[in-house]
Amino acid sequence: MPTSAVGSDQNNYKDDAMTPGARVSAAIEILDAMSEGLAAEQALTRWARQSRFAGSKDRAAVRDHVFDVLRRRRTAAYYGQGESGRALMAGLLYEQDADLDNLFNGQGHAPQPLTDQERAFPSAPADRATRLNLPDWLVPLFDQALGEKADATALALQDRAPICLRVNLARTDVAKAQDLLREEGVETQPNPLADAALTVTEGARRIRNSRAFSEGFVELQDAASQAVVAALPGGGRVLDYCAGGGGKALALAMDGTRKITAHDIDPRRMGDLPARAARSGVQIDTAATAEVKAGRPYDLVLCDAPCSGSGAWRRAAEGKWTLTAERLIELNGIQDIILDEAATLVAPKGTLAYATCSLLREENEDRVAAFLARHDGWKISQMQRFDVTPEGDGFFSTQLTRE
Ligand SMILES: C[S@@+](CC[C@H](N)C(=O)[O-])C[C@H]1O[C@@H](n2cnc3c(N)ncnc32)[C@H](O)[C@@H]1O
Repeated sequence: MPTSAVGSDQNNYKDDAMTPGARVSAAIEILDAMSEGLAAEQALTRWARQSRFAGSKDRAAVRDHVFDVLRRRRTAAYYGQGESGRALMAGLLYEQDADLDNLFNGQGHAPQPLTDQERAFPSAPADRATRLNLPDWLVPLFDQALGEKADATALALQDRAPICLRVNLARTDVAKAQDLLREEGVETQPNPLADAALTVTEGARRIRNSRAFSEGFVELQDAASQAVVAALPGGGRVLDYCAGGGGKALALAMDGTRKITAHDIDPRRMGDLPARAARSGVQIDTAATAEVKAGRPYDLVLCDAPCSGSGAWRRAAEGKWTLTAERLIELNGIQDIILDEAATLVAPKGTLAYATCSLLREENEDRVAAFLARHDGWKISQMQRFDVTPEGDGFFSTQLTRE
C-alpha cells in the first residue's frame, strides 16, 4: 500500500483515508490516462485497482472530480489554459472557487503548488460555446431544438444529475418505501415528474446495498424516464422493442395490467432482466426477433431508441465531447429503421411509442416527421419534451396511433 497518498489514518482503511489534495492528484492521473485513450470508467477502475488504500468516500470524491471536469471540460480547459489533467483540475477548481492553495500544496500526494503562470487565470470566456460548455457544432442544434431554453439547458448539463428511484408499486407504496429507505440511511423526497418517483437527498451510496433495493422495493431510474412510461396506455400485449437492461420494461410491468415482452437487437443486453424481474416480482418474457415477429400484433410497441444521450449528459458527460455530426446521422438512420420495423408489429388501433433521452430535433421531432412522411395511416396522439432539470433528465416521447 502506498503510504504518502493517505492521511494519518493510513493503516485503518478509512472511508476517507486520502487528503483533499491527494484526491485531486488521483483525478489528475485519471484525466491524463483518459487523454491516452481510456474511457472514464476504465480509467477510474484502473486507478481504483491500483489504489486499494482509498476508502469509499475517497473513491466517490475522486469520481466526482473526474465527472465534474467531463461536464465542464471546455471551461476547465479555458481557465486552466491547457488540456492536461493538471490544467483541467486547476481550471475546474478555480471555477468552483475552491481553495487552490490548500489543494495544490505539494504535501504528501497533493499536486505541486501552481506556478505564477498557472495562477494567471483568464477572465470569463466571451465565446458562447465555451461559456455553455458545448462543442461549437452543437450550439446551432441546441438553438434549433430548444430556442430560448438553449442556454439554460446547456448550463444545466454542467451540474450533477439527481439520483432518482422508482418505487415498485407492485410491491409497496411510496410512503412505505420512503420509511424502509430511511431505516437504512437513505433520505428521499417525492419527485413531481412521476407518482412513483423519488429523489434521493441523502445516503445515495447506501442504495445498492439496501434491503429496499436488493429485495425489489425500489429501482434506480431517472424520473423523466418514469414519466415517459407513466404516460403510456395500460393493459394489453406490450412489446418493449429496444429493452436493453429493461428499465422501462420493469416500469411498464409494475401496474400489473400488461403482458410484456422484451426484445433487443443485442439480446445479451437483456441478460440481467429475468433476475431483475424476479426481484421486482413482475413477469416479463424476453424474445428474439423471430419470436417477436411471430407473436405480433402488439397493442403497444415502445421504441426506447439508441440516441446521442444528450438529455442525460450530466450522467454520461463523455458523450458530449465524443458525439460527432457523422455519428448523429448514423443514429438517425438506426432510429428510422427501428421505427419502420416496430410499425409492422403494432395492432390496428394500437400505439407505437418512440422515446429518446436526447434533446436534439434531429433525433426527435424530425424522426417522427420522417416516419409520418414514409407511412400513411398514423397520427400523433401525444408528444412530450422533458427539460433537463433538478428533477430529471431531458427526454422526448411521442405516441403514434394507427388510424
Ligand atoms: C436507449 S437503449 C434502451 C434502454 C432501455 N429501454 C432501458 O430503459 O433501460 C437502446 C437499446 O436499443 C437497442 N437497439 C439498437 N438497435 C436496435 C434495433 N434495430 N432493434 C432493436 N433494438 C435495438 C440497443 O441494443 C440498446 O440496448
